[in-house]
Amino acid sequence: MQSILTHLLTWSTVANAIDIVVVWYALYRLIMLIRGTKAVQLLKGVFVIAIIKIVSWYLQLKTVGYITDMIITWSVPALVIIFQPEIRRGLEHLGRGSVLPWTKSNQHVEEQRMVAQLDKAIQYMSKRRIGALITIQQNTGLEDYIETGIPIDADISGELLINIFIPNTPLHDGAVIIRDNRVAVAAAYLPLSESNAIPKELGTRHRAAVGISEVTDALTIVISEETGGVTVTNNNHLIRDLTREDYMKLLTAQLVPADEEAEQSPIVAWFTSKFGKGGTKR
Ligand SMILES: Nc1ncnc2c1ncn2[C@@H]1O[C@H](COP(=O)(O)OP(=O)(O)OP(=O)(O)O)[C@@H](O)[C@H]1O
Repeated sequence: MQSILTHLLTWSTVANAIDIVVVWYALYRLIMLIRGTKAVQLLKGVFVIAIIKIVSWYLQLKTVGYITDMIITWSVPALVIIFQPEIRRGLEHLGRGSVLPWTKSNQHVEEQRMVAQLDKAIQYMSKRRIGALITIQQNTGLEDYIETGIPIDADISGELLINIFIPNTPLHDGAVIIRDNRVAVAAAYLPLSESNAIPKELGTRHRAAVGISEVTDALTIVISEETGGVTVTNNNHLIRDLTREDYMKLLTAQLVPADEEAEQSPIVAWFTSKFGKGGTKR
């Protein structure tokens, strides 16, 4: 028995296991990152070319094989050029330590600061009934929606968020998108949900917040211009009329995750504990 165990636990077996886990984890992060972006379309293209290559090799189609070889050879530098901004951001992300566990505590300070600034803006705008729509990128890339907005690329501050949403100013219409703890863009267009479950009294601002939660894992905060009510959407859930205590708990749970809970969806746990399993799922 012991000899079987010793045989199984040779370094090469352990190395193979680590190899598989690392590759699957990297693939998982990549899929989460590109979900909901144009890169998915591109990936489908790569898949089609790979199939053509296999079929042409199997049927000995030399010209088709040559053309697919050329496409594959040239697509590598082409991909680097097309995705240069995403690659740069990914490497910056890595450097800032969102992947390395020993540098995470520093990042949490940034996230706590972000929640405090969001709180400042929410309180101010909610009291004065200033309509607002703020989407915070999580694992899914929001490139497609960021492209529709006006670039800001600034540190988050409550004052900046308030200023953006002051009515009748050039940036107030549309959504602010926050990426990597920075205000990426304002006046962005989000996809509108077609769900019949959204209460009729809620208009397009709320519909856009639900829409983005249907196609990505982003967390979105809505402040109603009509009532000043605070709503949060995430993973197809819409939670209305949150008190300050409620939204602070929710934002902290979702945006400043405890290390061991980082891969879970705290909003779903929070939602279930608050409203039970039969709560409002859009
Ligand atoms: N697809 C969209 N993407 C981003 N922002 C949008 C989108 N559709 C509407 N909005 C924003 O919502 C505003 C219109 O809000 P509307 O009054 O229809 O929504 P509402 O859900 O009833 O919210 P409120 O309670 O604030 O009135 C627009 O002026 C615009 O700023």
